[in-house]
Amino acid sequence: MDPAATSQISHLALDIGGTLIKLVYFSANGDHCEDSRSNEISVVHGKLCFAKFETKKIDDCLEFIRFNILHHSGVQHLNGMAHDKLSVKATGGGAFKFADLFKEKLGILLDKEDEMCSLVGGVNFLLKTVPREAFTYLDGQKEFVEIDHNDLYPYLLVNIGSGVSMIKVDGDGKYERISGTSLGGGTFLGLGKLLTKCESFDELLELSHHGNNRVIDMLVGDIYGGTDYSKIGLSSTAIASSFGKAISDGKELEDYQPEDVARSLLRMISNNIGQIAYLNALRFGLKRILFGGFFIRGLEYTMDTISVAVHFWSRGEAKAMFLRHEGFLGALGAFTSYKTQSHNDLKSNQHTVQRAILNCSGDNFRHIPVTSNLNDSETIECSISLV
Ligand SMILES: Nc1ncnc2c1ncn2[C@@H]1O[C@H](COP(=O)(O)OP(=O)(O)O)[C@@H](O)[C@H]1O
Ligand SMILES: CC(C)(COP(=O)(O)O)[C@@H](O)C(=O)NCCC(=O)O
Repeated sequence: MDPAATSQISHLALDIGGTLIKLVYFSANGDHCEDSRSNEISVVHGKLCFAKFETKKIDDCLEFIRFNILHHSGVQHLNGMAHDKLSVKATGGGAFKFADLFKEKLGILLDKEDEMCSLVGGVNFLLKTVPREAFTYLDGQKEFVEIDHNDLYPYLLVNIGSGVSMIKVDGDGKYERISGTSLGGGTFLGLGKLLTKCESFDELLELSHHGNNRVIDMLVGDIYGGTDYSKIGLSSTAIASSFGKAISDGKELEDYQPEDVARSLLRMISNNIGQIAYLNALRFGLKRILFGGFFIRGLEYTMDTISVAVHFWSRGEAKAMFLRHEGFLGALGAFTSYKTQSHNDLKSNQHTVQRAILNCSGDNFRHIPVTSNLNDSETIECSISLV
C-alpha cells in the first residue's frame, strides 16, 4: 500500500485471535459525491481491505499499522485524563491481552467488542450486504446461495479458529453460544507441525493435498474383511478409526509419509467438527449451518469433508454453507460496530444499502450507509456516507 494514500483510510478494525490477527479497514478511492437524497450526506466510494498476520508476529502487524498510518483512522476517544486518544475497534482475546502493547507502541486504545457478538455481526453484514457471499460445496460443486433477508434466521454459525465456537443466531444481535470444541484449527496446525515437521499452515495444507488418509486411518472394511457394515449404514470405505492403522502397522512415525499424516489429520478434524455441528443443529432444529474461521481457507477438501459429514449425519436434512470472507467475520463485525444497530434498507447501485449510525463523538462520521459490491475474493467494493 502507498502510505501517501493513507489519508483516505478510515475505520480500522482488528480481530486478534489465538493464531491470527485480522484487519479490516475502509480505503476511499478519492471519489466523493453528495447524496441526492440529502445535501448533508456525502458518499465516499472505496473498498473494504483485509490483511492478516500471525499473532506470534504481532510486531509485524504493529509495523504495518504504523507504516500505513492506519492507527490514525480510529475515532477520538475522551479518556478520564481529559486527553484525546484515538481508539480502534478490536475483538478477540488479543484485544484484552495486547491492549497495553497497542497503547504503548501506537498510542491507541483498543475499543473492545465481544468476540461472539462480532462474529455474528460479521456474518449478518456479509449475508445482507455482499452478493454471492455464501455458497455450498458438495461433490466438487460450488453453488452460491442467495439468502432471502426475510428468511435469514435461525442458523448455526460454526467458527473454526484456533478452537471452535458454535453459535445459534436468531436475529441481529440475537444469538447464543451453544457449544464449542477445543479440537479446531489450532489442533490441526499444532499436531500437524509435531507430526510432519512442517513449518507453516500452507505447507501442511500442501502436504495434505498429496496424501492418502487410508494409509493411516482404519476403515470399516479393514475391520470387516473388506465388506460394508450395511446393517448400520457404514460402507467399507468409511473411516472407522482415525489414525487407527498406526496401532497395528508396526511402524514408527518416520515410516509414514508426512503427506498421509497431514491428510488424515485434516480429515479427522474436519469430520469431527462437521459431526458436532450437525448434532448441535439437531438439538435446536436448525437446518442451515454456516462455517467460518480461517481454518477453512476455501479449501475444497476441507469443505467437502465438512459437507459430507453434515449431509451424512443429517441424512440430507441439514446444509453446510461457507462464506467467501470466512476468516474475517470477527473483524468485519468489529468494523460494523463503529455504528449502532439502526438499519434502514435503501437501494443504491443495485445493491442493498445497510444504513447505520456511527457512535463516535467528535469526528465526521455519524451516519454510515454501506453499499457493497464484491469484485474479488478479498476486497469488497463499497461506499460509505458521511454526514
Ligand atoms: N497463514 C496461516 N497461519 C496460521 N494458521 C492459519 C493460516 N491460515 C489458516 N490458518 C488456520 O486458521 C486457524 C486460525 O483461524 P482464525 O479464525 O484466525 O482463529 P483465531 O482467531 O483463533 O486466530 C489456525 O489455527 C489454522 O488452522
Ligand atoms: C476461546 C475461543 C472462543 C477463542 O476464539 P479463537 O481465538 O479460537 O477464534 C475459542 O477457541 C473456543 O471457543 N474454544 C473452544 C472451547 C470449548 O468450548 O471447549
